[in-house]
Amino acid sequence: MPDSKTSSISTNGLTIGYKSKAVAGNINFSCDSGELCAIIGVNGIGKSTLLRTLGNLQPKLYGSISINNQDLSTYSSGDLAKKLSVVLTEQPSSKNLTVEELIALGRQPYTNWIGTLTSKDKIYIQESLTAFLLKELRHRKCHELSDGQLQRVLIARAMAQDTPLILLDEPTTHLDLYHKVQILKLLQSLTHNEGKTIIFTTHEIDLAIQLCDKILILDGEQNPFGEPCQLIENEHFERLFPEEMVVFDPKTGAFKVSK
Ligand SMILES: Nc1ncnc2c1ncn2[C@@H]1O[C@H](COP(=O)(O)OP(=O)(O)OP(=O)(O)O)[C@@H](O)[C@H]1O
Repeated sequence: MPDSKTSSISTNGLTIGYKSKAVAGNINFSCDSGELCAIIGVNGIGKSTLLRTLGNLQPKLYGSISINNQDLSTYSSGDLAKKLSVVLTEQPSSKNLTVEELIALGRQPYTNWIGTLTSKDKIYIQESLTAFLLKELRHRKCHELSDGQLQRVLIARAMAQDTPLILLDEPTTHLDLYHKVQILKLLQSLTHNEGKTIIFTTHEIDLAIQLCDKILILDGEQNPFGEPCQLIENEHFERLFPEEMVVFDPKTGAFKVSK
């Protein structure tokens, strides 16, 4: 696999937050090519803030973020657009586009100033439509899609952008179990079959344990990071929620309501 097609991301002593306050510190993790990584933690702990900081959409407070061992802040915006794509909850403005038009926006980092699509760009768009089962919906306006369909379109746009690193904020929110698994399996196949590096935030801890290669637990203190089985062995999931409400069963890798 050529180097330009692979990507690693790592943080060292990272503190994230806003001018008014630091949200989380002591964030240390690294994710390599071919790895699917989830960021989990309780409401308000800083998952979305971390994802936006990794995606260069908001400044870090302290510490460092490196992509391919190069500091994130030293990349030009053009170079970064070819390295990483960020999938956030979509703004209503782009929902007036058709599925195909929205996916075509993924090719912007490669097109000329008037956005002319080359035959190579068109191939990427068609491949993304096919991979995400969207061919029949290609002419549908995005505001006419279900949440699950729109989520697939947004990930397909990131695939068309063809970046080695993809960051997604809660890609499975509002989806039923079948469609949550469908989206996460698509992400897993992009990492394992195409060597992408994918990081996403989620509240689906059980599914993350089953499907991810690595998990970062934002807990406001140690922020443990590692393979799901290591985190289970070290009892990190037990400490995530107050045990009078929910307990973690290490045998099944799932949470249960406390009796
Ligand atoms: N623009 C902002 N300015 C200041 N504080 C903010 C801003 N956006 C979010 N916060 C605060 O930062 C903290 C972390 O928020 P964030 O959205 O990153 O958490 P989260 O873990 O993604 O939460 P959830 O699971 O509820 O989506 C919260 O206390 C939130 O109130």
